Amino acid sequence: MVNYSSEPPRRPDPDPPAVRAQDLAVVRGSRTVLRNLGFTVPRGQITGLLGPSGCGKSTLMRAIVGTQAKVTGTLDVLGRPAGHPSLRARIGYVTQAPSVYDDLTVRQNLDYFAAILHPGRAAAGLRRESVTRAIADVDLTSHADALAGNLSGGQRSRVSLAVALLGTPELLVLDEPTVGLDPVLRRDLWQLFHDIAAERGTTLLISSHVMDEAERCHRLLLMRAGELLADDTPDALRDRTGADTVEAAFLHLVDAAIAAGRAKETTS
Ligand SMILES: Nc1ncnc2c1ncn2[C@@H]1O[C@H](COP(=O)(O)OP(=O)(O)OP(=O)(O)O)[C@@H](O)[C@H]1O
Repeated sequence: MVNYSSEPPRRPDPDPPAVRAQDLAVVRGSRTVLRNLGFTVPRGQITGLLGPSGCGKSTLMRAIVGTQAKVTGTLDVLGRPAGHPSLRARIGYVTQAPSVYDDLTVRQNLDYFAAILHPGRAAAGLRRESVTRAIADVDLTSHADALAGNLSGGQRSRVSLAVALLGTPELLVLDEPTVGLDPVLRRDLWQLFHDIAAERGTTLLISSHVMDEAERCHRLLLMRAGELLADDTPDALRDRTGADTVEAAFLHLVDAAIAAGRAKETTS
């Protein structure tokens, strides 16, 4: 992705954030679905990307991992422009649809992706080790030889997550990883996300439209209708709005944005 501004090239930041966006916009079809986004995702933390269905969370994630067309503005990921080939091995991305082969076992699924990531005979030991570790990370060791097609929805999601963990990515982008899971599995997955951030220093960007999950994040990006309503910690958001929960804070910010929009209409 390109920096479209006319400013001179910036000097490389020795310690860049995981993601830095400025004046970011995305057009899909004939619609501008993201506009005027500016934010920073710090490293080593869990940042939640929250907002109602259709507000643009998946589009923003696709832009960050470099698979979205018609992106303008500045979008740097791990110090490089989003989509740069050198970022491929440094980012793990899990889409909403689990990308697993039903006719392969859990281990065979992982072996397949490990062979793409670490090809060649010389890497056989590394492949075996990384597959075994990724299966253990998502707590599927006892199901390693089960066919993916025979797993539950939550287990299949965890196979997808294991695939993303194979390359020990610095940035893990997870699009609604807990959707449709029962409360126990959701809790366990969030524990795993926190372990990954704390033990490996991995940055996690996790989208959700379930506001109670916001409370589990270190930082939040709150979105509505393609725009950013807030970029803050859950505590700061609650304090700033006088709300008891992030959900109430979000609703407060939505009402304020609607009121500001109306005031602008009447004065123009
Ligand atoms: N191919 C497309 N052409 C035009 N508009 C699109 C296309 N795909 C998505 N959109 C629109 O872009 C907007 C953002 O969609 P996106 O999938 O990013 O939202 P989301 O917040 O991830 O939603 P959800 O939580 O339901 O997955 C939506 O209004 C959607 O209708």
